[in-house]
Amino acid sequence: MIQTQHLTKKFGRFTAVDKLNLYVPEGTVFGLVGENGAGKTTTLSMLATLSTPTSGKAVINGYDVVRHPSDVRRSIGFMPDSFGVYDDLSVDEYLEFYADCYAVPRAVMQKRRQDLLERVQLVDKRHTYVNALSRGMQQRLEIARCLMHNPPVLILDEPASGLDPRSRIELRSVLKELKALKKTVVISSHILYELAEFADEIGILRRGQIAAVASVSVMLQHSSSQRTLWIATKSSQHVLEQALRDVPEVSSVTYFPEGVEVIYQGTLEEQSELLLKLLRRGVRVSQFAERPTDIEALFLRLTSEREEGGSA
Ligand SMILES: Nc1ncnc2c1ncn2[C@@H]1O[C@H](COP(=O)(O)OP(=O)(O)OP(=O)(O)O)[C@@H](O)[C@H]1O
Repeated sequence: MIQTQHLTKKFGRFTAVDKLNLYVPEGTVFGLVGENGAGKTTTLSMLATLSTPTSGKAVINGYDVVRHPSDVRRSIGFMPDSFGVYDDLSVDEYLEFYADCYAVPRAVMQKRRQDLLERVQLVDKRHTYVNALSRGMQQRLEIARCLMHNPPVLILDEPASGLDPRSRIELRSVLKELKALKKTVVISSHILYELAEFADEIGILRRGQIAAVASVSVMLQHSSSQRTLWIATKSSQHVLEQALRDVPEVSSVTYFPEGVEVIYQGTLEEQSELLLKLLRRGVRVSQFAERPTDIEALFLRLTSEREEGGSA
């Protein structure tokens, strides 16, 4: 479990993290999303005991980060946003070195290392020098390294940063796989959708404060029950209005010179009916396509709906 209360970090007169309250229950994954400079690294550094809070409190696995830093360090695996690797160690040696730092018994170390190398898909690289691995592989190795002492809590600071698209996809599949380990995880990113598959809950950090929190399952429920359709057409707005006027599944329509964007809440079969209806009503459709859900817009809408509704 991770809990912060009014956690604050100031650099001189500048407040980087401002009375932050977070609660991450045991075994759940919390995604901290924020633009550059929002305060993600500063927050995670305090949780990892690398930086002392100016005020407020953070407790990890029952230990206060200021009063019991050694217990906190034993309880966490921390992956910083930038890291160096040891040049002349193989993957196997690298993981063994970290296990030794935590006095993991040899037999336990060997079994765990094998298990972790499988999970991060690096078994065939075990004899490769760490500095010869690609950035994506090094990133996955770092995740394995964080887990060598089997901590209950993982703190991952922007693990996907600097990765090419393919490595990002590989990392996402590794992170999803890690869910089976039931760790309590805080993971940061500046891209919300990257965390949507892995996190249980997502919080948006803005200027050191949590601007909104939403459960990913609620977001996904909404995104699957509602689709955005793009209908490209040269027909006039009047023709379109007539054609869409009595379609109950259409909850919102935005007109553009090249076509119309429709928020649609029906099934896929009903969606094909919509196309037929438009054609029968004389709309000259040149494109009819589903737009990928803008998960950030959905998140903001959901959280603002909730705020307007008055519940937490
Ligand atoms: N040691 C420091 N001294 C002064 N200001 C700092 C220090 N460390 C961070 N800051 C400032 O605190 C703010 C938050 O920085 P932080 O690195 O936590 O943001 P971030 O969300 O992790 O962004 P990024 O994605 O760019 O790493 C920024 O404005 C940064 O310039």
